[in-house]
Amino acid sequence: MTEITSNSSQGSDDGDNSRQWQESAIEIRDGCKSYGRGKNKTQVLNHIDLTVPVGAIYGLLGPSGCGKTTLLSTLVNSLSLDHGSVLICGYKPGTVEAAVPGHRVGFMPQELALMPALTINETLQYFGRIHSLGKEKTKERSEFLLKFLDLPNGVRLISQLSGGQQRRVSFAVALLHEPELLILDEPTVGVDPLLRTNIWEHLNKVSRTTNATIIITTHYIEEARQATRVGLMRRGHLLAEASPQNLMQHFANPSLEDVFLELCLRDGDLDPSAKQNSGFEKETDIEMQPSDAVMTRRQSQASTALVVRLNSSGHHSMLQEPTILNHIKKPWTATSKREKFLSGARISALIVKNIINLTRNVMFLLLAFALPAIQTVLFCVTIGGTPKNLHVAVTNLDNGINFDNVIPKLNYSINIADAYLNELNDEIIIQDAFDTFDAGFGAVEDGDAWGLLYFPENFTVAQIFPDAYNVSERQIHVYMDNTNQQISYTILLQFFAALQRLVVDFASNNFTDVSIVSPLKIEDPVYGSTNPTFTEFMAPGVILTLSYFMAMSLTSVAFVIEKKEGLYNRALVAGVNNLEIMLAHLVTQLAVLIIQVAIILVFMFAVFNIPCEGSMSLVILLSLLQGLCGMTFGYFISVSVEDEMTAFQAAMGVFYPILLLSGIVWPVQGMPIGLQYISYALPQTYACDSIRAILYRGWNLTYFDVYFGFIVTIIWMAIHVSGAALVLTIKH
Ligand SMILES: Nc1ncnc2c1ncn2[C@@H]1O[C@H](COP(=O)(O)OP(=O)(O)OP(=O)(O)O)[C@@H](O)[C@H]1O
Repeated sequence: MTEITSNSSQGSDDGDNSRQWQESAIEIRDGCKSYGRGKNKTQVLNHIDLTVPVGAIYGLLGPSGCGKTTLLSTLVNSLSLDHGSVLICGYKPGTVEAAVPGHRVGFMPQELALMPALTINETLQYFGRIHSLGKEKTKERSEFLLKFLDLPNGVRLISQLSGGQQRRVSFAVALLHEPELLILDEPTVGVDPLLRTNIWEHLNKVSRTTNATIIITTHYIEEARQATRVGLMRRGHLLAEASPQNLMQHFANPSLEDVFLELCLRDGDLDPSAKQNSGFEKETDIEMQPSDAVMTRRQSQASTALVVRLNSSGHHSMLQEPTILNHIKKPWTATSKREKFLSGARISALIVKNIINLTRNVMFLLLAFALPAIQTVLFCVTIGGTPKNLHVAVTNLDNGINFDNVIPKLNYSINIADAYLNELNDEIIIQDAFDTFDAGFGAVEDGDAWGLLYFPENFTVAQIFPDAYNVSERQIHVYMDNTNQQISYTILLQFFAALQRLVVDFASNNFTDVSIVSPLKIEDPVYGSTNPTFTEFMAPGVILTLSYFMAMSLTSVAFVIEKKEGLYNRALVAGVNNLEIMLAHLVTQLAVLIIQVAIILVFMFAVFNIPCEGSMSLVILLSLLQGLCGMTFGYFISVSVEDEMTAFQAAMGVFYPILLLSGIVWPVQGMPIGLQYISYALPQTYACDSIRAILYRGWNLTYFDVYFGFIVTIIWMAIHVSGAALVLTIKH
C-alpha cells in the first residue's frame, strides 16, 4: 500500500485563524475498540483517526453498525479505547480539565434516556439542576427550546409524548445548558423535514455565535451538507474527512451519498449494485467487505497534513481543507470550572427526580408497602404454629388398681393410664380408642393415626409394685408414624408434657406411694419463653431477610431500569458520578425502607406479639442497616447486569442460599461443618444471632453477640460498594 503525505501548514486561507485550525476540539488517534472475546471478538473501531476543529459542525456519516455510536461513547468516557487516544481539547475524557463528562458537553444518545414518569418541564429542570443553571435560566431556556422544537405543553408527561416528540425533548436536554461541545447521536430521526431544517439552522447558529463544537451522526446523509466537515466512516475507520463541498467537488459528484459510494467502490470491495441498498436513509445499505486500503486523513497536532492512503489500483485523492472557521473568536481552553466530586446541586437533582418517579408510580409504591405487610402476616400466621387435631390411636388395656384393697385408708381406686390420657392436650391430640393392640397399630399403618399409645393390662399396678412386674409392663408403648418430623415432634412433646403434668398431679395429691417421679425437672427458662415457638426462632431472621431483600430488589430494579433506558449513562455524561447516583438513591429509598421496616416491626411485635426483652431501638437500627446492606447489594447487582430479568434472577439466586445458610430456617449448628464456615461469612448469620440476643436475652451493644452482627453488616456494605466500584472499573 502506497502512502503519500502532503503538508498543508497554512491549513486555513485565513492567516488569523490558522491557530484555530490547530486547536482541535476532538482528536482521536489510531483508535481501536472491539467487543467480545476470542471467536466472538468484533473489531468495531479500526485504527481510526478523527479531528474535529473547535467550532466545527462535524457530521459523522456511515452505514448502520459502522461504529459511530461506539466512537461517540469513547468521547463521553462511557467506553474507553483498547488502543489509541482520545483527546477533548487536549485532555483525556474523564479528566478534570476536559470537563467531559461534565458541564462542557451536551449529549444526546441514540436511546431516549428520559424518565417516562417525569413531565417535559421536570425533565429539563432535572438537567438544569445537574448543570447548576439556576431556576430562571432553566425556565428561560426551557421556554425557548419548547417553542423552537415545536414541543407540546411542558406539563405533559414524557410517557404521553409521541416517539418524535420524545426525541426532541432528548435533543432539548442536550442543548439546555448551552454546552461548548454537543455530541448528538441521530438527533433528526423521527423529525419532520421542516423541523430538521430548523434544527440544522439552529446548530449553525449555535456554532457561529457561541463557538460550540458539534459532532453529529445522521442517517440522512444529504442533510450533512450543512456540516462544516464530514467524516465518512466505514467498518470502524474513516474513508475521508473534509468539508462536504470539498468532497463533492473533488469527486465531481453533486451528492454526498454518491461520494460515499464512490469511496467504497475505490475500496475495491463494493458491488456497484449495492447503491440501491444503502445503510443511509432511503438509498443505500452497503454490505461492507473487508478492505485493507482506504482513503483517510491524518492530521498531526503540529500541522494539517493530509494523508491519503492508496489502494492497490493506485487511486488517490488529495483534499484541501477550506476555511470554515473564520467566525471563531477564541480557541478552546481547558475549563476553569472545576467540577466538585460531590455536588449538592447534582445530588438534590437526582433526589427530586427519584422522588417524582417514585410517587408517580403508585402501583409500585403500594406493592413496596403491601408486600412486607403481607409477607410478615403470612410468616406469623403460617410458620411456627403448633399443629392441632392430630389423631392418635389409643389401646388402653390397663385395669387400674383399687387402693381399698392395698391401703384401706385411701379408699381410692386409680387407673394411671386413664389419668395420663386425661393429661393429653385435647386441642392438639385427638384420641381414637381401639380395643386391641392390632386394631390400634392397624390405624397407624393405614395412615388414620399419627401414632399408637399402648397401655398393657397391669400398667398401673406395675407402677406401684415395680418389682413384681417386668419393665415392658411398666411402660407406655408408643408407635409413631415418623413421616412428618414436625408432627411427630409435636405429638412426642405432648406425650412428655402429659407425663410431666401427671407427676405433678400425683405429687400434689400426696400419692407418695405411687413412685412416678420424673428425674427431669424443667425450671423456668433463663432466657426465652416457657414454650418457645418456631415463630420466635425464625422471627429475627425473617425481619432481617425482609428488610434486606425488599431493599435489594427495589435498588437493583431501579438502577437497572435507569441503565437500560440510558438515563444512567446520560447522567454520568452530564457530570454526575456513581457515588452521587448511589447517595441519591439511598436517600430516596431510605424513606421507603424506613416505612417498610416500620410495617414489618409493627406486625411482628404489635400484632403478633413476638417478645422483645431488649432495646427496640437496636432492633430498628439493625433492621435498617440490613436494609442498607441489601441496597448496596442491589447496587452491586445492577452494575453487574444489563436487564431487569437478569437482575431478578440474580436476586432470586441469592435469596434462597442466604435464607437457608444464614441459620434463619434451621440452626447453623445443624449444618455440615464446611457449610457452617460459609454460613458465618454471610451478611445475615451474625446479624440474626445479634437480633435474637437483643430480642430474647435483652442484651445490649456491650455483648459480642450483639455488636458483631452490626459490624458484619457494615463490612458487607463496604464489600458490596467496593465490588460495584470494581465492576464499574472493569466494565469501563
Ligand atoms: N455492547 C456491545 N457488545 C457487542 N457488540 C456491540 C456492542 N455495541 C455495539 N456492538 C456492535 O458494534 C458495531 C458498531 O455498533 P455501533 O452502535 O457503534 O454502530 P453505529 O454505527 O452507531 O450503528 P447505527 O447507525 O445503527 O446506530 C455493531 O456491529 C454492533 O452490533
